[in-house]
Amino acid sequence: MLSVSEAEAIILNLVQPLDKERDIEVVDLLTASHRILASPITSQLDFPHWDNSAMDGYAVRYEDVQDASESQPVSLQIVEEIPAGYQPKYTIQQGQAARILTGSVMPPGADTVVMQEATRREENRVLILATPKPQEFVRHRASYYQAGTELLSKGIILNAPDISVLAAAQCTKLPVFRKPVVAILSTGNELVTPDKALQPGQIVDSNQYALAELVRESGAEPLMLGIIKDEPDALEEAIAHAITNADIVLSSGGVSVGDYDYVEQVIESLGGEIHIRAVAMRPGKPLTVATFRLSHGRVYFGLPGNPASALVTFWRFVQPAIKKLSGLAKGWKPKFVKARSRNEIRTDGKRETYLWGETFLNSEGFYEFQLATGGHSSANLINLAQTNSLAVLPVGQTLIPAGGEVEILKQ
Ligand SMILES: Nc1nc2c(c(=O)[nH]1)N[C@H]1C(S)=C(S)[C@@H](COP(=O)(O)OP(=O)(O)OC[C@H]3O[C@@H](n4cnc5c(N)ncnc54)[C@H](O)[C@@H]3O)O[C@H]1N2
Ligand code: MOO
Ligand SMILES: [Mg+2]
Repeated sequence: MLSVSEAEAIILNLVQPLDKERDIEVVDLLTASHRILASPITSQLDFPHWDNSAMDGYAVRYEDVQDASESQPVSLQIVEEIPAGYQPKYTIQQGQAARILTGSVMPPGADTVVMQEATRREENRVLILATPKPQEFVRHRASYYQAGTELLSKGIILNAPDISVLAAAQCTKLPVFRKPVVAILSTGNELVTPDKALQPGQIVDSNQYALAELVRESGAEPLMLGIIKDEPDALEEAIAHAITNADIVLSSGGVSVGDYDYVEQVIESLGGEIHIRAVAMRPGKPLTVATFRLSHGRVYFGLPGNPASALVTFWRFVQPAIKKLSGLAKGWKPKFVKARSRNEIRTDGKRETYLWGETFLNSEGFYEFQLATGGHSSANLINLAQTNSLAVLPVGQTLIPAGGEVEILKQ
């Protein structure tokens, strides 16, 4: 059976990112947050746009004030006041200064700013009481960014600081990758929608809801295809529709060895190539991964039906696949951190094991993991509520004592 990391490598290799020409849309800056940039951004503006002052004070020529001190102040004539938004009119000559405020344009001739606290004002003159450093408190044009060079690179998720940079750079229309479409279908004769009264033997199709939410959280658009009966014809029709209308297809259920588990059979009858049939993990062993020749680069995930298995396989494999597909340049794989386990954790060590719980920062600033109480059966979805992470125990590890270190996959 494939290991989890082998399965991850196969999946990431199958996924092809969206096309940087075909799969883009242009969005307004105000709606660009969390979207992925589809091409690099450059600006025609230098940052700062001009030499300006970092302090409220006086713009001077360094050579005039290089010997200034409290006991031997240098007296300069103030020729101009330069508030924000004002273009200086005078060139500072020997023995002159300009009153300047933070962010204001440096006047020609001046090369240094003396902060107000190191001066004393005497009507239209200023006494400089200390020697500044050459060019002190001047923010030089283009020292933060040079016009025409790359400002933001392709494949990043735009965050609030990025939006601020783009606004300042007057980039208000942005090319971003379209959101990938992820089709979701649930298989099972026993499944009903949550609004239906349950007949004996029926259960609610909770996976459809869980997966739709996880798809949205991953930055993609769910295409909800509902509940499909455990019948090969119905399944074939649904899967054929899904693979032609979505970038990724998720089904849940029907991938084990039961009499009504038709997913693999239907994939093959549709000409699909199955790359993964099982993974050495718990929960999630019967994961099925396939591709179809007709829909290049589209990956089919047959997730196991048990609710915890569907969630765990989504976090471990589908989320990275969506990230790569979305055009994100890096950081596709899940993030693992180390935490101290509050509880003793035991497993049989036969497969890589994922146990859900809550990870939080303790008062010393370290991560602690609290295992969800109740059974860790893959059919138990009740104790998944309010969990935010999975403890990962590698093959062969059967025990983590209370207080021991555990690896955590954090959401
Ligand atoms: N003889 C064997 N039996 C099973 C094996 C095995 O290796 N040999 N593997 C077990 C494991 S592990 C899992 S996981 C399940 C996977 O089963 P399937 O993917 O075939 O799923 P189903 O049989 O359709 O359903 C399993 C279980 O999950 C419930 N379910 C299904 N879909 C949903 C949904 N959309 N929302 C909520 N719950 C759902 C379904 O009612 C069943 O209870 O197989 C084991 N068996
Ligand atoms: O993976 Mo099954 O996924 O152990 O319940
Ligand atoms: Mg089954």
